[in-house]
Amino acid sequence: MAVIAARLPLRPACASASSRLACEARCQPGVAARPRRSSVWAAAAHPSGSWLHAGHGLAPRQQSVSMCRAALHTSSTRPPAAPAQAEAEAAPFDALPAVSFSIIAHIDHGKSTLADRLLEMTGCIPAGVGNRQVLDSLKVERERGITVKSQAVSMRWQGTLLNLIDTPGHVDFAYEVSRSLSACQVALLVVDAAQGVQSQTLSVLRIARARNLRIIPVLNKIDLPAAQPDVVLAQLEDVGLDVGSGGREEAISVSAKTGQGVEEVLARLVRGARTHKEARRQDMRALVFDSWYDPYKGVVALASVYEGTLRKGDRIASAASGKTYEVLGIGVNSPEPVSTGVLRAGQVGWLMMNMKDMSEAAIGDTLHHAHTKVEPLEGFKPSVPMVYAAVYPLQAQDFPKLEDAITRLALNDRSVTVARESSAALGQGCRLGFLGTLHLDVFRQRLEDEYGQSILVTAPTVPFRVTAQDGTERTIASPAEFPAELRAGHAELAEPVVRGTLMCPEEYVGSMMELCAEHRGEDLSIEFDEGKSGKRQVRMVYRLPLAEVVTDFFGKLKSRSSGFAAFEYEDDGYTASDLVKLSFLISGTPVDALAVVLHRSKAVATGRAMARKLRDVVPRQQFEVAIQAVIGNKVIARESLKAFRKDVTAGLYGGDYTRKAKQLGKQKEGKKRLRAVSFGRVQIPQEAFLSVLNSRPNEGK
Ligand SMILES: Nc1nc2c(ncn2[C@@H]2O[C@H](COP(=O)(O)OP(=O)(O)OP(=O)(O)O)[C@@H](O)[C@H]2O)c(=O)[nH]1
Repeated sequence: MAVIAARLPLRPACASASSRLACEARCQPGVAARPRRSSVWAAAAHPSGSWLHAGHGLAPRQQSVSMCRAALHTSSTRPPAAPAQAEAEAAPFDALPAVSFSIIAHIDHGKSTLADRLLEMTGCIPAGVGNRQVLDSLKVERERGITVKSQAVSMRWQGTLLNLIDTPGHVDFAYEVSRSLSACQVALLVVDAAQGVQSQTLSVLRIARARNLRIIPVLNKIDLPAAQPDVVLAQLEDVGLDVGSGGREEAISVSAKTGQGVEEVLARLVRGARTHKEARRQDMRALVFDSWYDPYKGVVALASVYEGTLRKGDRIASAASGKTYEVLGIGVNSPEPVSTGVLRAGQVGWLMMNMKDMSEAAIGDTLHHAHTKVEPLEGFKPSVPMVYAAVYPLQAQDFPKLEDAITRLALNDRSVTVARESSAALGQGCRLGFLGTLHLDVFRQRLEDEYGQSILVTAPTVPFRVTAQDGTERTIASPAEFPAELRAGHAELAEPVVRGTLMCPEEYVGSMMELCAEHRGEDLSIEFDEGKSGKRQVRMVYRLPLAEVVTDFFGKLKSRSSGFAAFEYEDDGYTASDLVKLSFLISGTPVDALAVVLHRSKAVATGRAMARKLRDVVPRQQFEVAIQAVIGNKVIARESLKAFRKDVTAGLYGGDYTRKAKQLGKQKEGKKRLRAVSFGRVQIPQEAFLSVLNSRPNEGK
């Protein structure tokens, strides 16, 4: 009977230095030790029977034992399990029935907090340290309190293996959500009991249904005074879930913060576990759903084994490339990586192979034994960028380092597209494609946090399409690619549009219609729905240009509806549009990094706003600087930055007026000369660029 040791729970338990050292040495990944009395005790004392410190089978010193016991007891409020159950729980993990599940929800509804509680109750992490969000390991995730990357972790509960895949909540990370759900059988749909069903709740629900997952609705935050579980249950029924008592998708009320009701979630998951006996007899097929580069271990892939058994030392092949590899290491996360040497059907874990290059660990690829021929599993649709932005180093000579960092990060986040670009003002850079503006912002922060890059990011644009007279089409991802022939009417331009569904309580319908009209929305339908929740809800369908949605639309939607409106959208192709390129000249010299492509109706307001902003941030010179916003040859806005005027007459007391006039004349001459040498070479500091680029084009309204 092998019991696997996890390192994380050790630390608080083994406070004494010597025993901690001994324990840590023995608890290295890969150690599977024969249990002695202490492990039986641990399994009996903890209902999860999970890979806890005292479960590693090595008898710790008396002091550590009592401390471990204390840690184990505090990690769950449940009474000790019965002996028969304890035996089942101490079974090797790969013989256990398993279920893979994901937690899906609207942003901030409490996925990561619920994951923490589940990890605590199953003994993967010690309890009582408060809200840690163990799975949000990236710095950007902790700082912003959002999940960006999916994470996978395996837990034991009552003789069952529960594989949790935590997913991001924001619409920009829907790609990660759909990837993670491919590896699951169950989805815990978390809904904030105070906020109710939101736009992302609906879209993740749709993805989960499309993948035929069993849905368990979880009403979270029931500890909040504003919680209205009945209203939210009615909303869930309104979206077609059978959430009533005894219903197919009976909801569970929990407080992820206090732990109330979380045990019921575990019980429901256990009921859905399967032994995968049949699947384990088949040829091995595993789906790679994430991969990254670890500086110490090389390429690491996260895989979900659908059929068969995958062991360390096996020769495997990639269905996509046909290349073969040897499995050098294999294991699960609990939540620290634990080497198990094997992964069987129904299990999710990491594997290291002798891959030379990150690009070989293609996400969505199927791995199989090299000597077998299998049908590849259904992969993921490649993502299509919705927003583009260019990234430049602050110091031109740092470009090679920046490019290297971008390439590495893009391999970790496969939804980002990368192409080189250069600008006269900013030098060499990269044009990147993202799924939304939050995605862009998170990528920027990860470049800074994880790779120490100092960068400048240009204003986001959407992919416009140009159709030439001969019918050939091309996509323009940057204002620099805006076609000159357009002016002569030799090409047609189209912009991407979305079909957006906006839901809000009736009292906000006026302000929501106004908002959509401001953003060039075309109304398609409007429905009033009584709903079981008692409030009259309005459902409006609009066709909106994507360029309008990716900027400040969501912020305005939330603020004008006091957070009650929900909006979701789907791609609706392209529509012909009167687009123009708005450029900026400083002292007559074009500053290409500031150029934007936008609808003609927005050009004047945006041009004025950006010119004003430039006037505020460009440092004053010894001569007057003209800041102009132009479309083609036409100036649509102009701001002047007044020159510094040194008081050259300050030292003259009294005397003849001609002395003053002489000094002023000399100053005038000097300025003429200065302007001649500095013309077109106004030094604009990087901060000035940053503050202008950070102001979105639509803010000019
Ligand atoms: N009162 C209360 N607050 C909660 C509860 N669950 C989560 N929260 C709080 O809600 C906020 C958001 O929780 P997270 O767990 O980060 O939410 P999330 O859904 O993982 O967010 P993303 O990862 O960004 O999608 C945090 O401040 C939590 O402390 C709960 O049951 N009760």
